[in-house]
Amino acid sequence: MKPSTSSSPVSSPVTSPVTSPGTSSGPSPQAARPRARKGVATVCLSGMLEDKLRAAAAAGFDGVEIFENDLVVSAMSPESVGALCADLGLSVDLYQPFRDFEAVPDALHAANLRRAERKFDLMERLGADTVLVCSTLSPHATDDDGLAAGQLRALAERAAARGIRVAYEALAWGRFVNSWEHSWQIVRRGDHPNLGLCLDSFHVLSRDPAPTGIDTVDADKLFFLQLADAPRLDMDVLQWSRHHRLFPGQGSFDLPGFLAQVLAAGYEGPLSLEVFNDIFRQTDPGPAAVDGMRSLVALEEAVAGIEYEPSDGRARPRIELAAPPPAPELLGHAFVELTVDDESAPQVSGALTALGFVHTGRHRSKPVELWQQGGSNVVLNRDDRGGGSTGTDGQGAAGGVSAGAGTRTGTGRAEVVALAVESRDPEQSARRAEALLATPLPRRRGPEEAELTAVAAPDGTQLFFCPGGDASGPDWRADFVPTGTGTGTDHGTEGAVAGVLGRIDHVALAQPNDQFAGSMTFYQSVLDLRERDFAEYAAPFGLVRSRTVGNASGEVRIAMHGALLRRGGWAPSVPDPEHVAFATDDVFAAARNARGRGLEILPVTDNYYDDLDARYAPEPALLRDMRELNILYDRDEHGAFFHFCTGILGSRVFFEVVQRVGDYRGDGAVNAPVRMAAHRQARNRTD
Ligand SMILES: O=C(O)c1ccc(O)c(O)c1
Ligand SMILES: [Mg+2]
Repeated sequence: MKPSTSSSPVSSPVTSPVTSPGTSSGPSPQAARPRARKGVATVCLSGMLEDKLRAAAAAGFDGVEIFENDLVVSAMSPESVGALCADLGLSVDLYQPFRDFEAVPDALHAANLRRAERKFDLMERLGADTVLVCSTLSPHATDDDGLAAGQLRALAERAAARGIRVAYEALAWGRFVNSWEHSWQIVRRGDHPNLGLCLDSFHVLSRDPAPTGIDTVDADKLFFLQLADAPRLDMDVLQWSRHHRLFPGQGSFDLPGFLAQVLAAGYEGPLSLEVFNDIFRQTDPGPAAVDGMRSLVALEEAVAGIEYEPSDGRARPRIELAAPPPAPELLGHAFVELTVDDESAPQVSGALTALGFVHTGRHRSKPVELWQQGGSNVVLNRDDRGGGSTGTDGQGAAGGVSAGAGTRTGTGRAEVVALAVESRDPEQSARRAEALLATPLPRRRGPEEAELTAVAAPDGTQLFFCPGGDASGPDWRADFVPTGTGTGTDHGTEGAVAGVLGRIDHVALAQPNDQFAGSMTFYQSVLDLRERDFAEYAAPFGLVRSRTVGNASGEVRIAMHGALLRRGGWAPSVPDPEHVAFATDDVFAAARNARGRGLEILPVTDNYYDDLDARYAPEPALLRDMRELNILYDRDEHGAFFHFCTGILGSRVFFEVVQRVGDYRGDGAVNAPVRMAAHRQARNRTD
């Protein structure tokens, strides 16, 4: 696993410039609006209360929801929690939850009011002015809206005396009240200025993926907004909510549509993340809070992109949403950089040579080589610190990968340390990345070295932005002195080396399970990529999940994969391999050429080809060629996919050659178990 990089604190997330009202009279649609405040519930994060608060502040949140249990278990007094929040620049936006209050017999109601008064005392000490009351699950409650409304009104009356507001939230599994519409009816019926609604996207969207009418709620009754995404799962809704919530953009809920409605109603309060997730609860709260903040900025950007016509009945949001610089178009992968050592370098360069690559350039000042073929550029970096080829200090490459028992083939270090994409505007790509909380990488520029803009991804991978198309900017290839072996031109190593392989098709990065969602959010939001493929498959040593994200043209694709659980002790402790896939128009010629140059293509079992025959009945000659050359196959409704792999090179990389036929969307994930078993088998042979 690569070391994760800490992200820089962000004190003021980017918002679009507030333009002056201009010369026209009357209110301008561009009139200054307050910026949307961002919040996070302490329940989203791991650690003691103070760890959570510090992480929230460092990630740039404006406020927090204090979850009752986080306070109950804390040794800090409510006053000192409030003081710490103030020191950290956080407002205490909500105290939550207050449970099982409404629609109970009188005696219990009196006890509930007493319980509430003690919580109001606590909130005064804490400095919190809004309490969340979630719809009751009490066995003593009755199905009586009038009683519920009356008791909530009595609560609001007591709260008002303390300057406190009561935000009523319908839990999706509430005993009698489980829809936002029902909670809104009760709030209206309760009719008290200190009684309003808390809307939680999970409770609303888990029941109805496309709710309507939220924009008709009175703005002054929308007391609080909690945001969470989730995958669509067919399961008990309480379990779904308590274990599987995700940050916005990481699941399948339409959060932009939901938030747009809430804002159209005139909501001006905080946008607050409330995500119960088993993994986030257990990971370092610092990076987790940054992931949450990044997802919120991306959500605000998505909502800001929704057009509001004066005639469509929807009001523009009253608050100013984050507006990172738009993502410039990406034209493809510029290069991939692998770190190698003395042991792995000959394996990696041997495989590249067999695949038809040519070592065309040597870095001016570092032990770094450029290998090229037909638009694919691979940089091999032997710098111990790694990441040194392109002007950074190489934090991403620090720390070795330990290859465990059973990896007789290639124990030398080899892994992907950097990805470079071609952007129509590299400077803007970098500004966008920073607005989305990417850590800028310091540049270590030597004489005559291109100063590329780069940021660190949460998984430690360095992400470079290179000029593409007619964008001006430094040419990273100028850092390399031609070796004379390529068809280099005056511009050093710019000329393509002709061969059967074309451009880089995709790069696959291994992700530990606890980093998976965060990495997805990072690559998707920073590079403006969309999900192109999702798969879960049973590999020999456990379940593997893979997701591919790409741009609209398909020229940039990043595949992420990882085991769902830490490997069992008995399984080989090999790090998940990463790979670089090169595109070709003739996979059979590519395989024959590579074999002719001595490459041992990863052997595929006979059973696989028998199964292919059964499933697809390919032409016998085609099947024979695939079998002979160890070429794997997949297809979807848009096209077909042929591919083959090398063995594992060094500790954890391999190369793949792929041919897309038609508009095939995936990247052969269905064959991953076959490939993983084959890699394992190949290792056994050399044990
Ligand atoms: O799962 C719960 O109990 C719970 C508590 C408070 C909330 O705001 C919520 O959405 C769920
Ligand atoms: Mg909630």
